[in-house]
Amino acid sequence: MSKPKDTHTFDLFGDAVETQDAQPSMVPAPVSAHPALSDTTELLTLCERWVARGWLRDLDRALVRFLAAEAPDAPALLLLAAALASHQLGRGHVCLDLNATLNAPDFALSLPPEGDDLTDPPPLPSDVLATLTLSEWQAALHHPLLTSEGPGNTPLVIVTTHSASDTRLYLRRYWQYEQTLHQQIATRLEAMGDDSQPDLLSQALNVLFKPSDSLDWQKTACALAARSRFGIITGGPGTGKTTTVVRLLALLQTLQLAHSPSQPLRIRLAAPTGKAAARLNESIAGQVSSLPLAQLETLLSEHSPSAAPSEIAIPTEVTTLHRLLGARPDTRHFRHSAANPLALDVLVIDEASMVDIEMMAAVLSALPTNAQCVLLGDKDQLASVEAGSVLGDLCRRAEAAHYTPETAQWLERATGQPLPPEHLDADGQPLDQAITMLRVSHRFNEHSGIGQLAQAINQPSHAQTDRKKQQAVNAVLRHGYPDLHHLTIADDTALDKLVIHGSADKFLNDGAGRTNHKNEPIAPPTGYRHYLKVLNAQRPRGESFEENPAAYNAWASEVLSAYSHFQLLCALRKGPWGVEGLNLHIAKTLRSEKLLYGSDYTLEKGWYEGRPVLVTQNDYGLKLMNGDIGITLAVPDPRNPQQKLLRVAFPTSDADNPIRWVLPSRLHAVETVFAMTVHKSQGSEFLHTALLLPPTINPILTRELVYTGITRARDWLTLIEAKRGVLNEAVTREVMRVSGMG
Ligand SMILES: Nc1ncnc2c1ncn2[C@@H]1O[C@H](COP(=O)(O)OP(=O)(O)OP(=O)(O)O)[C@@H](O)[C@H]1O
Repeated sequence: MSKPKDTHTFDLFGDAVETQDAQPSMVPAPVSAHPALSDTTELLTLCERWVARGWLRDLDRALVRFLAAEAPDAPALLLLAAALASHQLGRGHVCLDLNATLNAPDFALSLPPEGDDLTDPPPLPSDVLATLTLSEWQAALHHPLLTSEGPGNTPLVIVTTHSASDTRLYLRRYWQYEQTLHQQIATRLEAMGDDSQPDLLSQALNVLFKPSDSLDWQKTACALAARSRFGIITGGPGTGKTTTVVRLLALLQTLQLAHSPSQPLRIRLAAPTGKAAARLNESIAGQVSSLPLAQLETLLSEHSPSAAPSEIAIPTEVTTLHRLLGARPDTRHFRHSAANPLALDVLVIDEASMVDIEMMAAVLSALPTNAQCVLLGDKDQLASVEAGSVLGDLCRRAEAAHYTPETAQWLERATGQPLPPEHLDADGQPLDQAITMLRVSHRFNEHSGIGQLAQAINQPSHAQTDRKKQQAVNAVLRHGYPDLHHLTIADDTALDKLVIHGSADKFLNDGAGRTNHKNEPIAPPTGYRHYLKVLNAQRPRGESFEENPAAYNAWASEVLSAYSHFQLLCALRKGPWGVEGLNLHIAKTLRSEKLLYGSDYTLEKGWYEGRPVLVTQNDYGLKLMNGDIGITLAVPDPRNPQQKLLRVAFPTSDADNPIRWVLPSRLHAVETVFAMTVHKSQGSEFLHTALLLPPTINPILTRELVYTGITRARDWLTLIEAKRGVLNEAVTREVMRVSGMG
């Protein structure tokens, strides 16, 4: 595979010279190649300078050193590609796309968005790669010890597809994850479900879904997901993913019991974070109680009159993926794997957009061959912080659908609904047949600004010109919806008023008199004063924590529930418009309103009553999961009841023990959460969400980020622009994740 390096060098430079000869007058003065492209020592020095600036990670440089030690004759160009491939993993990409890197070299490193104005900056990737051609780089990638084009033991894998211009370099582990996903999904798609009970299938679907004049995508989703061992149900907020999956579980259980009455399916439900698991837990419990199980049981007994009556049981407990797989501290390996598969028949994974490629590969590998896997999620949300955008990649064709005539016929038999011709495609792929996109929001109707804004922002760029999309977004903002307030900050007081009071006066009728889609009243929007008032007003008096833990638990539950009424979200971590600056600013503002107490130092670095904290790492000892939110509360000290002790209250899913009380000194991975990044807010929902966009555009500000932020709002949304126009720019920029999926 690998040719002598010199031959390539000669050939390639020969090509370049030919071009120059052909058009001498058009060619600028030759730029000499950067020495790091040909000299490993120069490359290591350059990497060191990039690391010192924070443009590259130490880990990426360590990889280059390791590879150079393993193969001293490896071309510097290969080592440079390896450094960049490794760096992409920290930025969500599964691999390095060589061509894309040459087209936009400065995107390959983590350059500060606001520029680097320190003296003596290192050369930019665009300077270093200025003279490099794709074919030159491709040729330098081949080395018997370091790279191969598929299975093997080399640390790097080269994948060239479609045309020679599409070359990607992977770290082997990530290439392997992609292979595992491809294989697992393909195998499960091959095994179409048991089609032996078509009548029961359509009868059960008719029990579960009311007749509808228009195409009921939820019924379609249910039927398709029941048909194969791998299925995806995607849709925006409130489109009924949970409603559908609960019906799907009832359907699957009915079909199973008709077949094997004494062997109900073992069903497990999981989500990537504790917060997402708790939210699904709550909504599933509500949905299961409204299932027509008695009717399904009657259907079953009519279908198999001789069998003993079966009871259809649907689980409501949702666990995190880490717990499901049996995470072990200090290792990336899980207790369950292909060698020790999970004991289940059906696995539902909610909020699948947040699952990175490594976790998805681990879960699918740990599933028994015959088990069924259903992914639920919103394909348009931000992808996982870690590498991979598995759900988004798998759902690239979900909008158009691409159902084959065979699928359409099968669906019509099962659901009684013909599919519209625009969703049919004789060349549809097997994966297309297993995906359904839910298209109608039942939570946000045409009178909801949150829903309308989400829809306008979410149009992919190819569907509309950027200008049209911006016009659509601006039209929603100008329209004046009862649940949407657009704020451009002129001074700090507007922001302060919002975070303290919620600025209900900026909404129609001061936010009074609204009802939700179930006709239940919606409370007016609030800010952080609300939970701090609850904290003070409902504090148990007269009894100690030990004497009456139930009273303290009830108090903490009220405070936590009040906290979930409002959340400020922002895009950045650093700077005055990032989490760090805003947290301190808000704490001081609340102190000036006498809602919080503490010195500047305490508010910035210490613990104080009322401090809301976000857990940033799973802690199995404390039973806390990344994403959990707790509130710091002062309780009487048992040794001296006149004194108070601070404890942090976290909600649990255990009704008998609803609060986990943790001493602040035991919490190592937490941060104040008056402001939360949109990334961290995924899987959560707040009654009033305020999304703050910083004054300058930044690579992190994309359509996906804005969409994810605004769809965290359940009843009220305040969209804050620190400077007018940032929203318009952000909504036309899309996250491009590089991978070989989809
Ligand atoms: N077909 C329907 N007809 C009427 N109401 C529905 C229908 N489907 C779902 N709903 C209601 O819409 C709301 C949202 O549904 P559900 O929670 O299933 O959506 P989701 O897509 O899971 O939402 P989320 O954005 O929270 O993930 C629920 O109150 C549900 O009862």
